[in-house]
Amino acid sequence: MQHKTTLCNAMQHSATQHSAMQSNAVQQHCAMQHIANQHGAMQCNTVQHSTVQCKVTQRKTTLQCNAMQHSATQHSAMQSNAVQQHCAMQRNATQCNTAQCNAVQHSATQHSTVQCNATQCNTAQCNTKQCSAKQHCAMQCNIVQHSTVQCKVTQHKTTLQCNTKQHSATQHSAMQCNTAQHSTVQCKAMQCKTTLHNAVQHSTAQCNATQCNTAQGNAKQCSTEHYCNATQSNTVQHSTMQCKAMQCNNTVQCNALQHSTVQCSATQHSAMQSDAKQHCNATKCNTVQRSAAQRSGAPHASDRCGAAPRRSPQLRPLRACAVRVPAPLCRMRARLGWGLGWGLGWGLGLLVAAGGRCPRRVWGPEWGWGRSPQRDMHGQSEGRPRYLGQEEAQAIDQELFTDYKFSVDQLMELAGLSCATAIAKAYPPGSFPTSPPAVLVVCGPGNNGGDGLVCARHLKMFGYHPTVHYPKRPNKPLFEGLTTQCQKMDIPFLTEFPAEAALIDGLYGLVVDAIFGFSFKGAVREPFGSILSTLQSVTVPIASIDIPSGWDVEKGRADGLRPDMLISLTAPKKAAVHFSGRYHFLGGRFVPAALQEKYGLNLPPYPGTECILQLP
Ligand SMILES: NC(=O)C1=CN([C@@H]2O[C@H](COP(=O)(O)OP(=O)(O)OC[C@H]3O[C@@H](n4cnc5c(N)ncnc54)[C@H](O)[C@@H]3O)[C@@H](O)[C@H]2O)[C@H](O)CC1
Ligand SMILES: [K+]
Repeated sequence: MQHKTTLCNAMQHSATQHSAMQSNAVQQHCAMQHIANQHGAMQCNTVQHSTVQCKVTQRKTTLQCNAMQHSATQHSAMQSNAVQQHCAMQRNATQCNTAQCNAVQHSATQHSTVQCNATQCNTAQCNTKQCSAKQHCAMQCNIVQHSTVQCKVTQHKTTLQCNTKQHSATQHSAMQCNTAQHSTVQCKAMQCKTTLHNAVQHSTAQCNATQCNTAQGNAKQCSTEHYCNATQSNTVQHSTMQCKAMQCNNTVQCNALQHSTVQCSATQHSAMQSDAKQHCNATKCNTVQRSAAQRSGAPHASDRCGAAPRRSPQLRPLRACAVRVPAPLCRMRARLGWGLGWGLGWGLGLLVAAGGRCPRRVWGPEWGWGRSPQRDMHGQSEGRPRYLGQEEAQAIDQELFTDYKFSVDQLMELAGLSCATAIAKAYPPGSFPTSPPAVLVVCGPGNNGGDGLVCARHLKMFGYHPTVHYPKRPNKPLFEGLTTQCQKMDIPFLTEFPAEAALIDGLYGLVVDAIFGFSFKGAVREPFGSILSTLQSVTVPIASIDIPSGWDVEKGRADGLRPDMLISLTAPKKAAVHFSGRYHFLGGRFVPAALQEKYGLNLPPYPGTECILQLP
């Protein structure tokens, strides 16, 4: 016979049945269906056969019908052409889950016409109310429909035309939709090509919350206010693009976090530059508002802080807003030492810690640890450490791993902790223009990015509110673990980098640059090129880990980032001679003396138990 057992799946079965039905060859049909090797047991169980046969032959009672697949009502409906009921039956998930018509495609395809959204379109929920019978049948590609509707349309005459391949090829060719084409040609025609489903179909009207959470959903799909609901607004993309465009101005569309951060900054922040109160009220925009209020109420930076090259004083919350610390207070801090200054700094913020700067002083032994200023226990001088070339830095790194048997995790943890500690010294939470003290940590694809993740985690522990942007994540357990740790500590990850520097200025008091370290080479590739170009325009301080990203490791880059802080790990790299920010710290106190000796690092001694020290 035409049907091999393997080909006789539900679709074939239906097709066969219906072909038979349509040719009115009832006897032939019945005979065929009872041929065991044509029909697999599943598709052609007794009940089904009974059902179909009885249906075709004017079955008399519903008892003969398997309730699930061929209810008496459905078949009755089929026979009476009550297509609505038929369609309702076809929504059965089992039937819809064929290769050609899986639940997703099925829903998408069917409902493209009736504009059911994805939630409504799942098989369980999709009833005839949502998808009218006519549309549903016309477009749907499930088994029975093809048989009843499409085969009918193409006037199948023999069962030959309704096996799997033939069914598709022949039947659907009439509708320009064979198996493969079904999701492309036909559905495309319906604007429902699987891969374009989101982009095309839903860009029009069917953009529900789920779909809008995709990258596609942001810019294109969710272009109408209607779809900007709370879920959609959960991402920065939505906030920056969609919500921005829509000026999400109610709390339903934008949840509290977004509202107070991205959304407000997108639409209100710029307004706030000129008028802090115009667009923000306390409920809607507390973060930015506070920042704005501080800014607007603060004296001009030049009145207070002296020259602040490059950075806009109004948007320079940490560096420029501080009151210059009177010399006596600075001396007091020196006397008290950083240990106490640290405690006070946490509380007094601007006054004691770095926000209120003393004239630039190096944090050295005079501030707390009472050891010889000349030489440490290893006999190292406190002079300038040696600045390393790229290869040297990599060689030391390798030696730490191979000869000294450190693991990357270990050193990364210490490196990241150093960074967080240095940041906390220089920018205590109290010095932030925003409360809570929000920090954006931008992580790159290598170990420098890993340092950033560790740093973010420790910053969170220290009371900051870090947010991470980590666009290129290595598929390695180390980085996955670090990411999970951050996520489990409620550190948000931005899926898209804020496109405007002003957004960053409005949202964060500090940016941690953990994009590239000592292995960076050549021209910056995307997406980091765009990120770095945005970062070049931010006015909040940038703290670079190990190397200012984008800088040549040895030569630096005059037109690149200009971080306010550099935390050199192990030893400064040659590029650091070009660093002109306020804070240069050394971190990564893990280099054994012998290795220091071997490479002539000439590191200044770390004070006491500290993991960082400030370099001149
Ligand atoms: N011993 C130490 O001091 C330790 C320092 N640590 C940190 O690790 C980095 C160095 O890490 P590494 O993975 O070797 O390099 P990078 O982080 O710089 O990133 C390499 C990464 O970047 C890609 N890349 C390189 N050039 C470009 C470019 N032009 N455009 C785009 N992408 C680029 C490259 O493909 C890689 O994927 C060091 O600086 C410290 O921060 C350890 O954490 C602990 C030990
Ligand atoms: K960096």
